[in-house]
Amino acid sequence: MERVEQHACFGGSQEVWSHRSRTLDCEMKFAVYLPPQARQGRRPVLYWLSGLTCNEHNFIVKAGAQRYAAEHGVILVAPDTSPRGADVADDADWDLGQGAGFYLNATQAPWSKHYRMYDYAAEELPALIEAEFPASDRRAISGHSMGGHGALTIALKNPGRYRSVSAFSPIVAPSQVPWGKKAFAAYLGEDRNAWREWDAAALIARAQERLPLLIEQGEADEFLTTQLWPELLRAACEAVGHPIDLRMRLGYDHSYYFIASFIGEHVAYHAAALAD
Ligand SMILES: N[C@@H](CCC(=O)N[C@@H](CSC=O)C(=O)NCC(=O)O)C(=O)O
Repeated sequence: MERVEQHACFGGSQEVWSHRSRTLDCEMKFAVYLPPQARQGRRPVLYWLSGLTCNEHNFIVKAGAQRYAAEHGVILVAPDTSPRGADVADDADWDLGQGAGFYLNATQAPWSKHYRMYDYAAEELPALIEAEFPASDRRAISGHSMGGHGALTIALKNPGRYRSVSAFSPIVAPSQVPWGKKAFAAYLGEDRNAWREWDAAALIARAQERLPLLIEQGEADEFLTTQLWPELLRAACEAVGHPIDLRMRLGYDHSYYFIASFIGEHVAYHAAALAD
């Protein structure tokens, strides 16, 4: 494992690390923000999953989350969004292949060789973070758009592993929208039953833990009525009594300006859940 960046930030340290992922069978990068409190002992971790076209940098340079992480003593971890490299399958489109891993385990060639972002984000990365950094096993998870889908599905599939979950502008029902249909057909094949394993709205009914969902959604989001459909998640939650707080924000779009506007509230929400 090699540290490739280090920057002093709000009294703590913003770092980027590179390592060989055995899950993805490629070199991967992730960002980690260590708040000043991490010098004194282990701190809880908020995992952030970014969206389509992103890598480990988008969140750390655009969201402004470090200020709040330093305030609350929370470590931030933001991985890349897919396996990477010249020998890793890719596609000419920006919503498939590298930069578009969809936080699932692909079963179809050529993708199944490297595309196991679910196992990476839910298993390998937390184990590495807890072994190599002053991180406790108190975990929260959040993300944006494709990363919001990742955060919701990973939390729903792993009862007891996360103290809290939230999402900004998530793809809540990928089986039903163009981004998800395209990615799931490529990565998982045409069996729709397999798709439901990676679809938050479909997973809600059989969730084994009623972990509350905090969803932040801009009303002026350019993808709201084509790709996101948060009402589908609200309906699924209401059908089974799963707690959801869907916050519709007038005037906000899909960008990191939206995330930056409300990330402080989300870090505070997770910090409260992560407190001893
Ligand atoms: N083709 C455009 C749009 C891609 C885009 O909007 N990506 C979002 C995530 S969308 C869902 O997962 C994003 O986070 N972009 C990175 C950013 O820093 O804003 C494009 O290539 O930008």
